[in-house]
Amino acid sequence: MAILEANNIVKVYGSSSGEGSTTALDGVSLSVKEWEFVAIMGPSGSGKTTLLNILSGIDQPTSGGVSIAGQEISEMAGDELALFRRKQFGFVFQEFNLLDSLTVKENIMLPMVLEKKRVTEMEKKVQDLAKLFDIEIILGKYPYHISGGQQQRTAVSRALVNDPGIIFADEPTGNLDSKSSAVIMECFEKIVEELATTVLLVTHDVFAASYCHKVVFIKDGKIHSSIVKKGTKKEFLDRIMDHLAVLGGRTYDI
Ligand SMILES: Nc1ncnc2c1ncn2[C@@H]1O[C@H](COP(=O)(O)OP(=O)(O)OP(=O)(O)O)[C@@H](O)[C@H]1O
Repeated sequence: MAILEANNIVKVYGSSSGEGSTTALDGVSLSVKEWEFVAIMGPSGSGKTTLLNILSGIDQPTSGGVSIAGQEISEMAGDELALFRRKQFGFVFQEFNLLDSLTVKENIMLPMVLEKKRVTEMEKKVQDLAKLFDIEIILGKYPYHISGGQQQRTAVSRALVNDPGIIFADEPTGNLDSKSSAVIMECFEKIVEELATTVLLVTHDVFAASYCHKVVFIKDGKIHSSIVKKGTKKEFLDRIMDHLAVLGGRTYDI
C-alpha cells in the first residue's frame, strides 16, 4: 500500500509572471509504499531538496497535491499540518541539528516531552533506541563531546521517538566519513526492517543510495527514471553509477 502519493507537483520560486522565476519542480508524480526505502538522486539544482521539503510539508507546492496515509497534506491548515507532521514524520538532516545545551538522552527525549509523554514511557523509548543504534554509553554526554557519526545516530533516534510513519532525510551522510556513513545507512536499514518505518532520503552519495530498495533520479525538476534493487549492493551501486552517468551534471560522491 502507498503511504505517500505525490501528484503532478509543480514548484515555481519567484514571481508567477515568469520574470526572474525558477521552476524547481515541473510535474513530479511519485508513489512510495509502506516500509519502502527510497533514495532521490540527481544533479545539483535538479530539485531534490525542494521535492523533499514539499513531500514533508516543510514547503508548499505551486500546484499539485501530496497525500500521506490517505490524507491530503497540501489542503491542511497551518496548525493541523504542524500537528500531523509532528506525529507522522521524522526528520534527519546533514547538519544533525542537536541542541548543544542538552545531553544525548535529553536531545532524543525532546519530541516526546513536547508530546507530554509519561516519563517511564520516554525512558523506555530512549533505552530501546539507544540499544538499537549502539549509543547507550554516550547518553549522558553533550553533542560537542561525541563524534559526527554518534551525533547523527542521536539525530536518527530523536527522529524515531514518536513512532513516525515516514522518516525524511536530506543528505544524512553529507558530513560523515565513509565508515560512519556505512553505520548510519545500517541504522536506516534497521528502521525499515525492524521498526517497519518508511525512509525517503535525498543523497549525492552513491554508496549510501546502494542501501536503498529503490532510487528515483530527478533532472531539471522532472523524474527522469527509477531503478529497483536486485542482486548485491555492489551490483546495485554499479547500476546507480550507470544511471548517473546518463543523467550528467555534477560529480557524485562515491
Ligand atoms: N528559496 C529559493 N528561492 C529561489 N530559488 C530556489 C530556492 N530554493 C531552491 N531554488 C532553486 O530551485 C532549483 C532546485 O533547487 P534544489 O535546492 O531543490 O536542488 P537540489 O537538487 O536539492 O540541489 P543540490 O543538490 O545542490 O542541493 C535550483 O535552481 C535552485 O537555485
